Amino acid sequence: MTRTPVNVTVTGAAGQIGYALLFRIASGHLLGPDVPVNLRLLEIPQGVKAAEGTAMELDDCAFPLLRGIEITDDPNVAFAGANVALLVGARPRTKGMERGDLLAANGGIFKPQGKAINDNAADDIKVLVVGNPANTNALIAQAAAPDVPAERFTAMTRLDHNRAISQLAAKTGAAVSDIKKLTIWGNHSATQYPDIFHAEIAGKNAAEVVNDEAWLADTFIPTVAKRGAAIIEARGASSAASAANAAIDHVHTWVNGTAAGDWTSMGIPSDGSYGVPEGIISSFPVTTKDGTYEIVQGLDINEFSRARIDASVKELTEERDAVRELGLI
Ligand SMILES: NC(=O)c1ccc[n+]([C@@H]2O[C@H](COP(=O)([O-])OP(=O)(O)OC[C@H]3O[C@@H](n4cnc5c(N)ncnc54)[C@H](O)[C@@H]3O)[C@@H](O)[C@H]2O)c1
Ligand SMILES: O=C(O)C[C@H](O)C(=O)O
Repeated sequence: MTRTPVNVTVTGAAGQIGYALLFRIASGHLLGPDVPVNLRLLEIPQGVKAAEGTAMELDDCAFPLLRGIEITDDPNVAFAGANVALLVGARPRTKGMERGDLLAANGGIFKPQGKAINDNAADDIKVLVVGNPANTNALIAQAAAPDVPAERFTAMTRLDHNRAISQLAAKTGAAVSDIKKLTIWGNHSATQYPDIFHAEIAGKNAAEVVNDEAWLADTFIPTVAKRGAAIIEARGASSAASAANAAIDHVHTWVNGTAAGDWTSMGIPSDGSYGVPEGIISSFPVTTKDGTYEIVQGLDINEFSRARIDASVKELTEERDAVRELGLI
């Protein structure tokens, strides 16, 4: 059976995450081994030549699922008919830059991209924002796309989710595949809260298996939350292959569903669940099915978790207020 190719737009295609991401999309890891794709690569004019080089390499792989590659510096072209958009390109924080400057610089990227998605993307568009500050960049893009259902704009906390699983597996000696129902709450930043109180290790409650609140507070949470900075310190560059892998996982799970008895973490527009103010893009535990997601409801949030969720959500509301003041939403 021949399937219609899915149009996948990647921004920042010539960057280091782009380089780790594009080959996996083209080989079928994003959407599935039987789903053909057209790639649309968006770069700034200075990045177009490098993106063309990557496209030459993609050609040289002769991927059976890759039906076409278009490279452009025009967001309206890049998002035309897009079914999936991975917004990776962003303005990094540079020396002496205040948080407000960073938000303003990224507003200049994500506001026009949101508008271009609004005006040009396919009706079933799904957006994942990877570029930092990912949650608030997603909010800016979503606000600029009033004709697209708000829930289609998501931010990546899957890397944090994967990091937390790996740390928990190392601590307990469990296999990664035995760990389920872990949650990242809040912002993709150092305030994020990786929650193991509802997680399971081979069917047993993870917090009970660990039974060490000091390790949780003083080792696990800071290790996961500051892992991005630790990678930068060690590698001299921010995470790229693991970030690309998480982007693949995020979209694959969104499209293909979570396994029975498990959930994942996604940054999504809050509906007010768990006391998170409606509208901000915060990470929640979600299950996915048939291309849609739902927040896992009814979890009992203990005092330890409540304080940490509230702290991260407070940071998100401050970021929202800052971009509102800048007229970006
Ligand atoms: N959410 C997460 O878990 C996570 C993890 C790792 C990295 N990140 C973030 O992802 C982003 C990209 O990281 P990277 O290592 O690939 O950076 P990079 O600097 O290697 O690449 C970024 C690319 O984006 C391009 N770009 C800049 N503005 C653009 C625009 N307006 N339109 C299209 N392209 C544009 C640049 O030319 C560059 O090629 C950064 O913001 C980084 O902090 C997020
Ligand atoms: O790019 C960064 O600042 C770090 C990145 O978000 C990460 O979590 O690895």
